[in-house]
Amino acid sequence: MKSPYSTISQIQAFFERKGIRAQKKFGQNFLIDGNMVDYIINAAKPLFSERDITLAEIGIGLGTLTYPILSLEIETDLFEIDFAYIQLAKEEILPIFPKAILHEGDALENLHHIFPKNVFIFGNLPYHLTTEIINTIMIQCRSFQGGIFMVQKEFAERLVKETSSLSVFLSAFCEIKYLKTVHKNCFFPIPKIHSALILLAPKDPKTRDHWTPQSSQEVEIWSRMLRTLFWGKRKQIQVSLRESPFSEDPPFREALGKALLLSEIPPTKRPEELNNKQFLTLGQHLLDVLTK
Ligand SMILES: C[S@@+](CC[C@H](N)C(=O)[O-])C[C@H]1O[C@@H](n2cnc3c(N)ncnc32)[C@H](O)[C@@H]1O
Repeated sequence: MKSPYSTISQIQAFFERKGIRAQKKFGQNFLIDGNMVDYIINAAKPLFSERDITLAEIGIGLGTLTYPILSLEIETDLFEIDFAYIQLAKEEILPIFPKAILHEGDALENLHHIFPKNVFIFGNLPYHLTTEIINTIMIQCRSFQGGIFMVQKEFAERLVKETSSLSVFLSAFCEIKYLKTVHKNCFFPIPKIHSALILLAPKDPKTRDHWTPQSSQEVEIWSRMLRTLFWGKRKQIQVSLRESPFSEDPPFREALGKALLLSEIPPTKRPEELNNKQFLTLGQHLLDVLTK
């Protein structure tokens, strides 16, 4: 089923009727391209392998994605901050889709509702929130089943092509795939830049190289290790180890030094020169050293 507000004229009529307009502060550029909506749903469907899977959509707006998602008739948690679209959901969406659960307010404060679920997540997110929301999901959703997110094109390209603190951090939790570039004309109002769809797929626990931090304490160590190594642009690891504010506590610095030796990573290397596997090995050794 399609949202009744998925074309420019339908959206403009809705805005006029309610006396509202798209709010920049909430990153409101609504998807209006039906082919892209179909693409997202078709890319996601084959990934719903778990029998007790639930879905979630962060930032429902005018429901362009929400209607087709809810038409799958799977329990779905919806998140929205703007009163206009909360009201729209209550009046027009919830009455026809009994499997929808609406969480009103800032998604970052409400995401805990899905932490324990086997959840697949859709998000055409406000760009300024993308990193924080994806990080929170990776850290907290222990049964994350995957997600498709609309992000800035440049952000997506950097995530898949470059070695950065964020790309390595995420590599312990999921595989990241660049699905498709989305032209800025697919949105209303038209944003300044193009977007892209990325797929975050959970790592297969059966693969030999699989490693993921298990507890929140382990996640914190993994994150601290990366913040230390990526401190300062293009610095050698030995320099960051000595000077980064994240390595100030001497036992941590000593442990990271030992882990580097055990992982056979030369301290003269720059973090950008390492691959994800080397970082994961380093993370494992660091945990071993710290918990001995
Ligand atoms: C880019 S629009 C996408 C809307 C719709 N999903 C679509 O594809 O057309 C982002 C949506 O996220 C909502 N939003 C912004 N900040 C939010 C937050 N912190 N928590 C929940 N929703 C938020 C906005 O109000 C808006 O509806």
